[in-house]
Amino acid sequence: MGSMAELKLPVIDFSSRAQLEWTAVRDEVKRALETYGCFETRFEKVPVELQKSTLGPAQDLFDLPLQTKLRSISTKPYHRYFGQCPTVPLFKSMGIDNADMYEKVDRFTTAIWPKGHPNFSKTMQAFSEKLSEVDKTTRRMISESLGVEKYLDEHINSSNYLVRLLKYAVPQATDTKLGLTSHTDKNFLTILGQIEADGLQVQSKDGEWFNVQPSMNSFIVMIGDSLHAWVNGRLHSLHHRVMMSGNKARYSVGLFTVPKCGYIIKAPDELVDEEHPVLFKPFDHGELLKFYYTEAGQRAESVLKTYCGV
Ligand SMILES: O=C(O)CCC(=O)C(=O)O
Ligand SMILES: [Fe+2]
Repeated sequence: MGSMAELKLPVIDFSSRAQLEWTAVRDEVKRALETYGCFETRFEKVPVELQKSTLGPAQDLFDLPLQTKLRSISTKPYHRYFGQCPTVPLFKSMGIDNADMYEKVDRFTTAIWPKGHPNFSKTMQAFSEKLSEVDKTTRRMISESLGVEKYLDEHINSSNYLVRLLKYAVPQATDTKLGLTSHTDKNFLTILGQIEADGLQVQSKDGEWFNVQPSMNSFIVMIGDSLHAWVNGRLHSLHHRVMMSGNKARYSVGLFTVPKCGYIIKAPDELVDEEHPVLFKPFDHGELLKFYYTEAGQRAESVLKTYCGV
């Protein structure tokens, strides 16, 4: 493989322009999500500070001894400390549930730092709250452009916000350069910032891999399998991975919109017709994840199709 091309993802401005030219921006969002499954977003000057503000807390967290990190409270794999995995030895992550709510973040923080770490709680909550607005705007645009906005409130109420801090160690000479294996996200929507060091790669629909190099003042918004299924396949859920290069540890941060357990994901009738036959049986995201962690799930080329494809 020669040197990898860089994909110029559409950059969509979510600041005041989105309000003034709502319909135009909405159409850009829809087109980007149909074509790539993702786009780069900017909104005023906030992203630089917002992204940078999470580096200190991320370093504080990952520098802690393993035993301390394991005190994180959730039982779900993505929602707690994850590391030391033989297939992705460079990768570590920590998830904080309901991160847009201060008390919830602070409960997490106190489990890790019994004496408290107010800056950690404040920063992560502010980050999540700001990005949850981007999530809601994106979902509003998607549902309007597909003519299913009457389900928007239900959709928004059926999900929680999970924030995840990720760290990738510098690969040693003998290590793989692979930071994170190719995958599609299983949730509704993911908003990613590369705080320190690039490395995110996305796969185009025709199978080619591209580097994405968002600037510090933008985030990547991408569709996960649960939203792909909800829109009956009209928007693409893309494969992506992380490849390390250089000699700097990589930090990234993401807001993951996760469907609540028990909420049944089913495409609205409006999105099913002769031209668009139903693609997936109704499913619960929690069950999809359980399947993903089984051996068959790990082997499946498309977890979603194998689990609930029609
Ligand atoms: O670290 C990144 O940029 C990507 C992380 C990612 O794809 C994930 O956690 O699902
Ligand atoms: Fe991902």
